[in-house]
Amino acid sequence: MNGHLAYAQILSGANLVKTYGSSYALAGVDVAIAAGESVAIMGPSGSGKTTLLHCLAGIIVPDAGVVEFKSVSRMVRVNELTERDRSRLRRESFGFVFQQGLLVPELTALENVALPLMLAGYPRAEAEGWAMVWLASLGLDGFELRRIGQLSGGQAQRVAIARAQVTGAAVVFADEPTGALDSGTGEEVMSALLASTVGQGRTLVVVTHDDGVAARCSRVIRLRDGRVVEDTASQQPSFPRNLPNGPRA
Ligand SMILES: Nc1ncnc2c1ncn2[C@@H]1O[C@H](COP(=O)(O)OP(=O)(O)OP(=O)(O)O)[C@@H](O)[C@H]1O
Repeated sequence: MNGHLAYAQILSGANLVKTYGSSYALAGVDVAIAAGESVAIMGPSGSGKTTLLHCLAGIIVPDAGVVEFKSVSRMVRVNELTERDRSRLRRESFGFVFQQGLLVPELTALENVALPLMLAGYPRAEAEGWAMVWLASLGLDGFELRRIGQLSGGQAQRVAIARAQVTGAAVVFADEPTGALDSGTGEEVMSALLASTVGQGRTLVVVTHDDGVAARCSRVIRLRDGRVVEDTASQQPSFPRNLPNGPRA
């Protein structure tokens, strides 16, 4: 048995196909991701990385194939959900970090992080309380009342990481999260992203061109022309490396 299956599988795509016109963005991709993994999706420009991330996250629906998300309480076929239910799944179970944080510039760091909770119906005081906790955990205490334009690129990206997770995301999807940052700041942001996700038992799927980012993930999936050409999961030892005592029975 592959060592990764020692953890409960949380997300999978089976035989995913996505075409645009006559060209294949995904030409039959299989991927099964276990809870607690950090998975880097790499490959040349146009190889299908973002398309794969968007299919797994329910942002787009593949033309063929099955996407399944399993949580403690349920299993859903993401590709069979209505647009409304996919949107709800994304809000409730997933978090997103993009190259540019897509934060609201008119709002403070605190308001940006509290916003998803307020949209989910939490009273403002409670939402801001949780936002404070998240900002502090990402090393941003003292910056709560700054507007986004008054933060450095790395600080703003850490606000985006907090916002992505404040509602309790089980899986965080990141698309080039360090792409707009210099290498030192990118490393800091990647540390913050890893610590706040897999460091807490959550799952991270990250599209990247950066070998340094990929090297810090537990697994690398490499695409070319819409197909998986390498998946380091198949090269792993028979139990996950971060479980020194091996899988528990
Ligand atoms: N909405 C779209 N309409 C038409 N073609 C698209 C669309 N989205 C993606 N494609 C095409 O699908 C292929 C895969 O795109 P995708 O964005 O997944 O690649 P990528 O590996 O993430 O590339 P990059 O590293 O440049 O971001 C490309 O040929 C792209 O042009």
